[in-house]
Amino acid sequence: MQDLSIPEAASHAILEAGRRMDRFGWVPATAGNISVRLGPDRVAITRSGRHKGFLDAAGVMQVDLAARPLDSNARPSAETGLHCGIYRRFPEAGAALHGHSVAATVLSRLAGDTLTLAGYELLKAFPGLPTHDATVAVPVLDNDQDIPRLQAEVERRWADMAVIPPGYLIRGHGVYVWAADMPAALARLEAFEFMLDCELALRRVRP
Ligand SMILES: CSC[C@@H](O)[C@@H](O)C(=O)COP(=O)(O)O
Ligand SMILES: [Zn+2]
Repeated sequence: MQDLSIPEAASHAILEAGRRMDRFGWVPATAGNISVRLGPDRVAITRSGRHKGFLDAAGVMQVDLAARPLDSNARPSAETGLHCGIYRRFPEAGAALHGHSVAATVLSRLAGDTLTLAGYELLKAFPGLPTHDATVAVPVLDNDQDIPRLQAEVERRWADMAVIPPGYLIRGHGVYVWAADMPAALARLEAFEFMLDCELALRRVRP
């Protein structure tokens, strides 16, 4: 019999992250999903269709790294396969966040295959960038309701990159970001969203 209880710290981190993302307006309606790695083959993730600003402990469940729910009575996030893809590819990833901000949604529609962020002080929130004098090419993927197919496309894009930034955009949909733990993932998402807001503002004055 598997232990389906979520450790208090992981559940608390997910609930708090949902509230914070909601305060910023990044998870409208039931948008967004949030996860924490629990162990080598365990992930705690939000259940599908819950408002991420009003989650309670029952809104979080466990899946394995193949995105299979450990509790057959509960439905994990529709995008569980993308979270598990992150944990499979990056052993150092401990938390992953997905939101639907206006900036991520609009900019991903305007961009091609990548969105370039350059010259921002906040680029230092990304790993290995000690200066603003840097350029990050954020992958932009076409949206797809077929999550295994979308994850396969994400992996194809990663395979082509010498340095993989800890995030990507899905066109007309939103953003994924990950980091070693939840505080770091939230900080990274905040920095990322700040730069996306700046890019959107720039496009208004320099169309
Ligand atoms: C409100 S529709 C958004 C969903 O289709 C999806 O993109 C999303 O982010 C939330 O899905 P969920 O299954 O609740 O994790
Ligand atoms: Zn989504």
